[in-house]
Amino acid sequence: MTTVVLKNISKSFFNSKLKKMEIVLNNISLTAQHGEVTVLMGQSGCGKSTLFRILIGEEIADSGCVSILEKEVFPLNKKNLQEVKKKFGILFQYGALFNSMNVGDNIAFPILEHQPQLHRDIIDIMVDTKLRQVSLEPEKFKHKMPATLSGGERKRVGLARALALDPQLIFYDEPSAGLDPIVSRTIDKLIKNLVKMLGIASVVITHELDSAFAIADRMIILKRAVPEHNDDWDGTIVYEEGTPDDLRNSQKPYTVEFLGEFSNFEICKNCRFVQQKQFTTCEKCGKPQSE
Ligand SMILES: Nc1ncnc2c1ncn2[C@@H]1O[C@H](COP(=O)(O)OP(=O)(O)OP(=O)(O)O)[C@@H](O)[C@H]1O
Repeated sequence: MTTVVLKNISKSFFNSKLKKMEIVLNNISLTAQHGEVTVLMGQSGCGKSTLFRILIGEEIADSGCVSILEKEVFPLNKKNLQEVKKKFGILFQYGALFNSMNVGDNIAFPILEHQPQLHRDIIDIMVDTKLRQVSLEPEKFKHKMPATLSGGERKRVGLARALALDPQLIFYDEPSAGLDPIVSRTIDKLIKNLVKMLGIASVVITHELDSAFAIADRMIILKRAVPEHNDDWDGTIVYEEGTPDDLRNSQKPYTVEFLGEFSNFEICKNCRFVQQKQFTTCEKCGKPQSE
């Protein structure tokens, strides 16, 4: 099932420095499938966040169509958007937790918003379940305040909140941002496990190549097109898409440039040590790569 369909999306903003409209997204079309992790990648400033905001219905495109979970939400259809919003979760870059509420109340918030009639005991059980899904012990974490959490714990709580309404789709904005490589690896594993366990679709925006290769079933490379002889920007296009292997083996010039050394190297599934492609045993941690 195709969970997200973007067709010919374009978006321009007024550039106050150049005093004119500037195309940011130029005719972007892409899809994301149920049960897969789709990763959108692109250099800084290419419009990833703009695209993310359009996907979650917080920014209005100038033209094109967006369908989510088989409902058209753009051109704006408020009824469909409201309905679809209950069926997708969002993990924002820094978790976007309410700092004045404890962890349990943060996770309970979307449940109460959509099902205010539910008894508090039921909500508590749901909160505990969501915390366990992100590998946090409810007894230890639900009374903590966000300010006392580590970066990785904040992300997990943000993810538990994104899971609160049993979504069919989760959007992730830079899930590894601000995390050290070890914590980032645990978040990557969690993203993969949730797709496997719950069969949901995930759309991830990132510029972290190692994370992208660790989690993606499909990758989409965005490219900012800049004409040679002036400062204008023609807007970002979808340059190439495919499986991680397709892109690793790609001969297209920008893909090779963007992925750089990753075209010839592979990451250990266990310790993320980067080494020559198709290695059988990791030269750092010694783990075989077959499973
Ligand atoms: N509301 C806005 N008004 C004017 N320009 C905007 C607006 N939002 C984004 N832009 C411009 O659009 C371009 C793309 O920005 P965006 O934040 O989407 O890129 P990005 O790929 O997410 O960047 P990064 O990886 O650095 O976060 C930038 O030049 C930015 O200045």
